[in-house]
Amino acid sequence: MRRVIIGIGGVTNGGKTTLTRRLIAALPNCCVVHQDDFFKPPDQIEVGEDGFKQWDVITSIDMEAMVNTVTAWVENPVKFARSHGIAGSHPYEQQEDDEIQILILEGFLLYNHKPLAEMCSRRYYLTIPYEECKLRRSGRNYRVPDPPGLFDGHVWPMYLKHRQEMEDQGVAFVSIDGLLSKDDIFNQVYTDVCNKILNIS
Ligand SMILES: Nc1ncnc2c1ncn2[C@@H]1O[C@H](COP(=O)(O)OP(=O)(O)O)[C@@H](O)[C@H]1O
Ligand SMILES: NC(=O)c1ccc[n+]([C@@H]2O[C@H](COP(=O)(O)O)[C@@H](O)[C@H]2O)c1
Repeated sequence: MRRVIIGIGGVTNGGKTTLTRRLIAALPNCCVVHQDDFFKPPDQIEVGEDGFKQWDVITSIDMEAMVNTVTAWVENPVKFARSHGIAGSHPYEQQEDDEIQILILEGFLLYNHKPLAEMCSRRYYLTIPYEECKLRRSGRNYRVPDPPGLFDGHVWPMYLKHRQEMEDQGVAFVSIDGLLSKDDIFNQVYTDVCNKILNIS
C-alpha cells in the first residue's frame, strides 16, 4: 500500500477548505485532517499585549493531538477511514499492495510546524492579497467571532510573519493564486497531483 500526504496550506480565507472538499471528491481513498479542528478552547488562548486573543499562532493549536491523528492514519489508513465514517465507493476490504492511500492536511499554519511539513509529499500554498483576504474574512463566522480590529491588528501581521518564517526555513511549496476561480484552482492542483504524485496523466 502506498501512502501519500498532501498539504493544502495558505492564508486564512485563501480557499483551502473549498479546494480540499473538491479534491476529496475527486481522489480515490482520500481522508482529510483539518488543522482548525485542533484549536485549543478559548480559555487556553493567550491574550497579547495588543489585547487580542492570539489565535493565529501555532501554540493556539494542539499540534501534538494533530500529529497523533496523522500518525494514526499513517499506521492504518484503512482503519482510519472506517473510524472516521468514510466508506466511499472504494473497496477498502480488498486492498491491493500497490493501492494508493491519500491524506490531505488542510490548515493555515501547516508548514510552520516542521514535523508536519516534512510529512507532506507535496505542499500547496494558497495566497490572496490583503484587500481580498479582509473582505472574505469579514463574511466568515468562526466559532469565536473576530473582535473589531483583529484582522489588521493580529491576523494579517501574523500571516506575514509566518509566511516569512516558512520561506526563511526553505520549505518548498507550490504557490497557488487564490484569486483564480474555484474551478481553475481545483484543475491546477488536481492535474499537478495526478502528474507529480499519482504518476497518471
Ligand atoms: N477561488 C475562489 N474565488 C472566490 N471566492 C472563493 C474562492 N475560494 C474560496 N472562496 C470563498 O472564500 C471564503 C473562504 O473560503 P475557504 O475555502 O473556507 O477558505 P479557507 O479554508 O482557506 O479559510 C468562502 O466564502 C469561499 O466560498
Ligand atoms: N476554528 C476556531 O475555533 C477559530 C477560533 C478563532 C479564530 N479562528 C481563526 O481561524 C483562522 C484559521 O482558519 P482558516 O484558515 O480556515 O480561516 C485563524 O485566522 C483564526 O483567527 C478560528
